[in-house]
Amino acid sequence: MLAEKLLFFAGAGAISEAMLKGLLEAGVVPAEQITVNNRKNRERLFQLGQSYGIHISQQREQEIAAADIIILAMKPFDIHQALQEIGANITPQQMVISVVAGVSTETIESQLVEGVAVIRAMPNTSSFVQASATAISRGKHATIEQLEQGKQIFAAIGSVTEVEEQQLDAVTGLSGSGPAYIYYVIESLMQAGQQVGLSEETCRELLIQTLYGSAKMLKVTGKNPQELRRQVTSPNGTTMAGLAVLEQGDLPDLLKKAVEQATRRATEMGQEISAMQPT
Ligand SMILES: NC(=O)C1=CN([C@@H]2O[C@H](COP(=O)(O)OP(=O)(O)OC[C@H]3O[C@@H](n4cnc5c(N)ncnc54)[C@H](OP(=O)(O)O)[C@@H]3O)[C@@H](O)[C@H]2O)C=CC1
Ligand SMILES: O=C(O)[C@@H]1CCC=N1
Repeated sequence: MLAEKLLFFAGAGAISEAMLKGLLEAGVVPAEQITVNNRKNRERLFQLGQSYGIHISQQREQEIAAADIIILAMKPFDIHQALQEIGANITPQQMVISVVAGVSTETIESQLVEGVAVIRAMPNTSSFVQASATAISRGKHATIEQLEQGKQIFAAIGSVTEVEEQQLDAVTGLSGSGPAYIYYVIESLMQAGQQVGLSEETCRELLIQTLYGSAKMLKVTGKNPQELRRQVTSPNGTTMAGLAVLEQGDLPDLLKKAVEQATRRATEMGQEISAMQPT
């Protein structure tokens, strides 16, 4: 039962906050069962403690010993140091969930006591509002039951898709980084709306609802995006005029390159980090 588990977040940044806020709002884990730790920024820990009523780390070794699930949420290049600090304190009775981009379960397992279960997941920052798209896979020591526990955590803060671990870099490039691509488009449309005479506030309100409505249409109707696009596009109308301009550039190619490049970067970081592994 997730409600009885003690969670220890190693990392107190954007994704940890998004996850713990989502989990608390979902009511699946009480605040007193969550401890958050970071490297040195105590002010950040106090801020999280004040905002969410969670424990902020005081005595890391004891807190890790007491935890059922340790969530690794530091930057990829900080993971070796973190595992050197805490890896030896984690036992096979506990379980590790890593959301660190690019870093394989094999790399993580090799710095832990033999037999510790590692689940690797790639959520996104929409965890904050329980709307993450998370993909998940399990390392060699993790059982189906442990994977299910991992899924329960992410299901409380959005959707969960099980994938082969080798697909997680592609997931990172698509939906892990994905919110940033969407925000970039919205930023550009906000500027465009102001250019044609609307106020910033009106643009924001209209665009949020347009984005929300489009996502809801995709989800509720189950139709493919091409079909929904066709429904908006009247012959010789406004949408056709707008889309004709978009087609002068090659948006599909740009997006393809962006996702490929982000995926490649995840793989590259994973390889570099694996090669840096302390012996
Ligand atoms: N942001 C996102 O959209 C997503 C991020 N991720 C992954 O999550 C991870 C964290 O990303 P994000 O939250 O954005 O990063 P942030 O930079 O916001 O936070 C990183 C956190 O890790 C802490 N940290 C560094 N070293 C250690 C250590 N040795 N022990 C404990 N904590 C440590 C930092 O502490 P301090 O500040 O004190 O240095 C900081 O709190 C990354 O690996 C990223 O790939 C996954 C999905 C989405
Ligand atoms: O930018 C990054 O590296 C992380 C991984 C996915 C989203 N943010």
